[in-house]
Amino acid sequence: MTGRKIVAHPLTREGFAPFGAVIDKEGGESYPINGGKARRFHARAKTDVLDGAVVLNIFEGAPYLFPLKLELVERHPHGSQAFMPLTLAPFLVVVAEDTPDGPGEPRAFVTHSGQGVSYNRNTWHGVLMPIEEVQDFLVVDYGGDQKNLEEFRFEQPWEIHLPGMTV
Ligand SMILES: NC(=O)N[C@@H](O)C(=O)O
Ligand code: NI
Repeated sequence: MTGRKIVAHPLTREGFAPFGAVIDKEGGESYPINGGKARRFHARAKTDVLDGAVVLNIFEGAPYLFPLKLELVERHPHGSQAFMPLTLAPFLVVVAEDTPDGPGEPRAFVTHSGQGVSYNRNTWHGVLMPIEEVQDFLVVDYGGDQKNLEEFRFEQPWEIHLPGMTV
């Protein structure tokens, strides 16, 4: 592959903060509820929709091979989009800042088991990309009749490598 190379990094709240929120039990405030029989962990992921409703669905994603050829990113002008895995395998998260010429250089992150993400509304991101196995996700995003998908195809693909890959 001759695309421009990007190496994915472990997902962190700080690294992902410009693009949305990391959903996991670590790094946020938590406190006991229900008389101590449960604990509430705050991820601070905000849902945000315009001209529609917030809906919850299940996505079943097939795994991708690496190094991955990233040719396209997308964004949703009418809603944030959250992906919470229903199994403990990692998945790849790709985001890019917006520039006057479209998305900038993508940033790639690998989740650790049990982490999810919420993309802010209108944030450039790669599609759902499991790494090792078919994976189900709870997805929280926009439901309505507005066109909610904008795609950007890179003139030259990016080559995404997982951390520790030798090639
Ligand atoms: N198309 C669709 O619902 N999924 C994408 O938005 C995605 O981010 O995977
Ligand atoms: Ni999306």
